[in-house]
Amino acid sequence: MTRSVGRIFSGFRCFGSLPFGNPPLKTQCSSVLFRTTSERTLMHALPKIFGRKPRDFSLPNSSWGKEMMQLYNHYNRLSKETTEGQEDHGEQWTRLPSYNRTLKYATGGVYLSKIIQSKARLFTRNIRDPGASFEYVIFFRQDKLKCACIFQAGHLLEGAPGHVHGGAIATMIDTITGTHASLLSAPVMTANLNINYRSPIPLGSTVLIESILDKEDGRKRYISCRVTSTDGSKLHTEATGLFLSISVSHLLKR
Ligand SMILES: CCCCCCCCCC(=O)SCCNC(=O)CCNC(=O)[C@H](O)C(C)(C)COP(=O)(O)OP(=O)(O)OC[C@H]1O[C@@H](n2cnc3c(N)ncnc32)[C@H](O)[C@@H]1OP(=O)(O)O
Repeated sequence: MTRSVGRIFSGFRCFGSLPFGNPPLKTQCSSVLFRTTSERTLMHALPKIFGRKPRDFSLPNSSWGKEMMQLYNHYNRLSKETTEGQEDHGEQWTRLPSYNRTLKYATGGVYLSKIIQSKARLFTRNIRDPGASFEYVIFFRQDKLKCACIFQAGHLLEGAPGHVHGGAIATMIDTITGTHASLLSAPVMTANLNINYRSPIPLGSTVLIESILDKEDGRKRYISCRVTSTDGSKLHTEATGLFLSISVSHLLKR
């Protein structure tokens, strides 16, 4: 049992990790994340046994507005194919695919997802109606340890009339900063989130959420984040987060 959980753990790490930090995982992860085009990223890691291709929620759908599409196309153009041995020139972003069953679709995660909760679905990806809630795509820039997320807030996320709920904004901040931290050392859990709401976000609008790594200290990753209008001129929200890398056994504690 301990050995099989150990094997799953390494697969789980690989799912969320980019090729730095842990040398033994470097080759494994780079073949998954960087030898493929942005459209095929990670899909090659999925075992064939799943049969039906899981939906990648980070790809455009009919609900995406003009601003969302413009920014998506902008980052996508900067997410060119990188093959092994080839040098990157300029900005190089990687689109992160997004599934509603993250654990199941991680390498070896199908086993863990059964132990933990087979009906579990990722909170931000469980409303099927396109455009109704969280429409977002995250891009990662490895050389700068930076994430950029384009987020379009749907009508089900209302808080103050006509504006996005603070909890929904916090959810997105946790998602981006948590994803960022897990790219550095998965699995992680949020230990602390500090949020300053500076100006309300109109419901239906598209915003840019950018995160950077401030500091690493042992198991701790300090990530900060800003939510702005898509042209960066208006600041909506600022946040800092502390993430602690954990062992899989931490998730199995009841
Ligand atoms: C692919 C899709 C990805 C989607 C991403 C979504 C990301 C979403 C992530 C989440 O939302 S996770 C859910 C919300 N978080 C939790 O439920 C976490 C609940 N808390 C815990 O499980 C534990 O408290 C925690 C894992 C955070 C820490 O427990 P540990 O036993 O591993 O650590 P410990 O308490 O021994 O503390 C280790 C160090 O961290 C420090 N620390 C822990 N919690 C802290 C805190 N809250 N603030 C500041 N420092 C903290 C602590 O002081 C200590 O510092 P030193 O090493 O310097 O002594």
